[in-house]
Amino acid sequence: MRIGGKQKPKRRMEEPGAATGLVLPPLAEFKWQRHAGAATRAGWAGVGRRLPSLVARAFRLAWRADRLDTVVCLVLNVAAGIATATALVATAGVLERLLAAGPTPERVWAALPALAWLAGAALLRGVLSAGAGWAQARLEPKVARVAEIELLELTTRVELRAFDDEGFHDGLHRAYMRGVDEAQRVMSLSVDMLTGLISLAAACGVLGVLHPVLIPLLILAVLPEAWAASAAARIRYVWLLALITGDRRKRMLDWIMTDRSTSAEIRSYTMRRPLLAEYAHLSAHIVDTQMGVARKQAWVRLGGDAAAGAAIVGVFTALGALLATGAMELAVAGAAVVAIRTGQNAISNLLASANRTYESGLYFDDYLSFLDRARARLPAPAAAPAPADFTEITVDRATFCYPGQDTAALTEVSLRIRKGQVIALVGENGSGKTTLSKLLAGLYTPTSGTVCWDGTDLAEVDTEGLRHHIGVIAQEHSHWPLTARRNVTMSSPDDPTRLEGAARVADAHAVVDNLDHGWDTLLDKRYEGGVDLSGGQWQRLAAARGFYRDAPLLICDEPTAALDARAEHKLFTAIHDHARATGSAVVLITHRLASVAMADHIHVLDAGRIIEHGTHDQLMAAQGLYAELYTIQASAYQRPEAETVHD
Ligand SMILES: Nc1ncnc2c1ncn2[C@@H]1O[C@H](COP(=O)(O)OP(=O)(O)OP(=O)(O)O)[C@@H](O)[C@H]1O
Repeated sequence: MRIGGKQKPKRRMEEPGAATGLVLPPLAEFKWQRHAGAATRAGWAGVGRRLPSLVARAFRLAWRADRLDTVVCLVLNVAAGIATATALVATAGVLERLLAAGPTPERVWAALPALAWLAGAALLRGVLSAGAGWAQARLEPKVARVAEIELLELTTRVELRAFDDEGFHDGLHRAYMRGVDEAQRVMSLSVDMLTGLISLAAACGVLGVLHPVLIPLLILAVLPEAWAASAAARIRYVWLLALITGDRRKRMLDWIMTDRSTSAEIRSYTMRRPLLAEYAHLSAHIVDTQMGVARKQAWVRLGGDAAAGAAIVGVFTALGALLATGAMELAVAGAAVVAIRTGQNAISNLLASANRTYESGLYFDDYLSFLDRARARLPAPAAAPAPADFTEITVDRATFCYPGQDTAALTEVSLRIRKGQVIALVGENGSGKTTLSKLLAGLYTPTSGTVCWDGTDLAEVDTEGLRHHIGVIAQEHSHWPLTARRNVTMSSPDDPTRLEGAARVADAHAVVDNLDHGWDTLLDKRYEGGVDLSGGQWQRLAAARGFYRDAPLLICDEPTAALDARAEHKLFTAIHDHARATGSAVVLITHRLASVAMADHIHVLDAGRIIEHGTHDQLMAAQGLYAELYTIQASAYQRPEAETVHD
């Protein structure tokens, strides 16, 4: 150690990746933003062709959301348009009187009735527009609500198989992420277009009455405005498009850095610096893009304003020529200027909202086609009510193929389950156990073959009714953001005695006893007063949920994967006791073969087929796959001889 000399500053340890960030791989477009480019590419002809059907469908939705508000909104907008036309006519009257020959006081007196008329029309237009805006504001959330509820009603009713279909899932995602919001936007933009159209019609009507030559003049004045509006709308979409990639990455980073599920690993793997560096890099890129777009926008705006100014000069020149030749009176020319300005504003609003309706309409279309797709996947109306109980369940040559898969997950599987029996399904990973349990639970219908309760084919009965009579302790159970009580009782009625019983069987009462508010504790840490549980504690609640159903069939798919050895043993014993005590049938899926040995009958699956079945003793004697798996597992618990030999 040097004393008294200058100490070299210590070099700060750079964390790996700190300078450059994570360098995310290129991310494809979010699926719900897939139409982002279409609006920039669409011509006005394409926009015009699609608009009528879009508007019609949006108004059908509005009609379902609230008929009165829809009618009020339309009527008030039309009435406001009529008030605009009236105000324009009154303006012409005022100018005619004011610009007539004679002393000024007399001209002012003569103009007063027309002025009063103008003031009344302007006031009425203001009131009607405010009323129309109010009705529109009331309608928008109602349309969004109807659109969302319709989507959720269908997604919770479609057959479970639909969620294994990539196309369906993709459509759902797009409809939910963008389509629902766009439904209300298409509706309100359609109203804006209607308002623009009515104002334009009012301006045209008034100009036609004042002098026929004024209509072509309006068109001349409006053309540059239309071009500028269209260019401005395109710039807006190009801007959005340019930001999509960066924005997508930024959102992904936002999520990674703020989500609870990633918070521990960000710290364990010291990811903070690379993540922040990537974030800073992206933010800089987004700001650069915005600057470039702002520059382009300024140029287009300048060009648009110059063209509109030139058109106005043209209009004024034409009006001047008409005045000079005596073809038009000064008062008429004055009113024409006002009407032309109104027309210009109307067309600008009309084109901007038409362009935006077109883009929103693409996403709205996604929403509507998803609804059609979901309706096609609703279970067929049940021919018969579901049986409440059974003596025997028969699976007869059931084959099941997941959507989009070439190989069947189950092939010609047959088995029987009697009341009071514990049936075990055993096999290596991917052999088809969970798929078979879902067929038994009425969640999937076999592609061919049948699952019957005492001869009643479950494919023919009301599936929702059937599920009330089946309890499932699922391998991948949900952590419901509800109270502990609701996590067990779910949609069944509250029954404190049954709840205590189910909790005791599943050993969940010990979990709940330790919670501050017992059964009324909220199991979601994201909310005030909420708590989280350990994996094993969640599993005990999931087991209690299965027992609480009190159904004639209980399906337990890997019910002990997260449990400690003592809890596991207790639960398997409880499952067997449950079958004996209640007479229910239990289907047990587990890789813990020591617990399977107690089952009344064991079915061994391999590549989707049952390759052997029998009692534990019969299967061990057969020396097949079961015996092999059992022996491998049992030998893991025996200490190697070498270790037991002492010198
Ligand atoms: N949703 C799905 N879509 C497509 N294929 C699936 C789906 N779920 C399962 N499979 C396939 O079906 C086959 C059977 O899967 P299953 O989950 O029934 O097996 P398992 O015996 O329960 O496996 P494990 O012991 O790992 O839980 C596997 O080949 C699996 O890849």
